[in-house]
Amino acid sequence: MASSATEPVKVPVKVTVTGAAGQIGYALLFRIASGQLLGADTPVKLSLLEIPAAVKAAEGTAMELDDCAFPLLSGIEITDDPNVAFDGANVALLVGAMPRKAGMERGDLLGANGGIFGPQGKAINDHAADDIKVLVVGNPANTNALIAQQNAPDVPAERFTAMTRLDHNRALSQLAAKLQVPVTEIKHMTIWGNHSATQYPDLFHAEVGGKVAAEQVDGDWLRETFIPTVAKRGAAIIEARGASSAASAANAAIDHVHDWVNGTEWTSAAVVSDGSYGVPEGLISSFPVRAAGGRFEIIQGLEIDPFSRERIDASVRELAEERQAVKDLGLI
Ligand SMILES: NC(=O)C1=CN([C@@H]2O[C@H](COP(=O)(O)OP(=O)(O)OC[C@H]3O[C@@H](n4cnc5c(N)ncnc54)[C@H](O)[C@@H]3O)[C@@H](O)[C@H]2O)C=CC1
Ligand SMILES: O=C([O-])CC(=O)C(=O)O
Repeated sequence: MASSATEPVKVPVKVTVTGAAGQIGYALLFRIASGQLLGADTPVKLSLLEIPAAVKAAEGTAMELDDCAFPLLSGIEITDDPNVAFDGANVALLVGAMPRKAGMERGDLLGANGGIFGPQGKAINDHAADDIKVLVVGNPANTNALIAQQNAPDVPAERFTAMTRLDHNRALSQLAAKLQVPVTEIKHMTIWGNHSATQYPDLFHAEVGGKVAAEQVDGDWLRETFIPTVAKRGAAIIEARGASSAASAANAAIDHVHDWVNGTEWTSAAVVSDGSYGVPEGLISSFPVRAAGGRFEIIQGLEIDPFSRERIDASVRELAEERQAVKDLGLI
């Protein structure tokens, strides 16, 4: 239906998705095009970046997107050139990277994947729109985000984020099942640190029914079951499916960007540290964040007990080691 003269016509938001022909891409693109990323009144233009060998597969996905006749989808472009893919991009979802196989840690992917994120960071720096927001999903996500950010000196550092929302959602789900409450009863869940087995899902600030979650579960369950189940869930999915999480990862990417754009009181996201909570400045580490006006802000003033301090420090140490490793590789 044509808009009337009095209705403002919204300019489509350009959303660039890398790794568009991969399994997360397939679970993600249809949800973006249907309005779940940016809202039901925001038209989107999709830009799909793939390696040359996978461009044809991305074209096939684009044909399926066409076949959905999504009212909000104003166009699709497909390219193997990052300079084209990020040209004028408002939102960039950096998914394209190799997934790990059983027996690997995500950090083992740095050698294979790290090299992808420097050129993409540079292309974002040179071509993206002024309001660009970047979410890195490809593993190891925090350090890949750091590589992209360091290669984009003209873009405000705060626009580069990495995904720990899947860990956050896993933590909500595990706690809700344990306490037999709906996930909506849980407030102030937080993932700290790296999207890796060292991550720290924190129940000392989470609340259920207005009371501290850690006080509603026994300490053994918290230490021996909850933390490792959340932290090693990615490996458990690989073991069960024979492939790494895809639909749940796409869902978390939608949640992350949706909340970044539309605002939230409290979630978890890996953002550039300003030194808060003793996390060295510049590392891209997961924190409790709120979002307002299109900006994430680290929630301040939380008291950190000694158990949590030790866990946060261990994960942050790993991030510092990964930063050193990519420096040694000449990636930043
Ligand atoms: N942060 C998180 O919570 C999660 C991260 N992941 C990570 O997301 C990444 C993607 O996972 P899947 O979609 O399952 O992998 P996949 O192998 O199914 O798809 C990856 C796609 O990326 C493409 N690609 C590779 N290099 C590229 C480049 N330079 N530019 C553009 N595209 C490129 C490949 O051609 C492939 O189509 C993996 O690194 C995986 O470990 C997965 C789940 C959760
Ligand atoms: O575990 C993996 O390799 C994929 C991933 O990041 C996750 O599922 O959290």
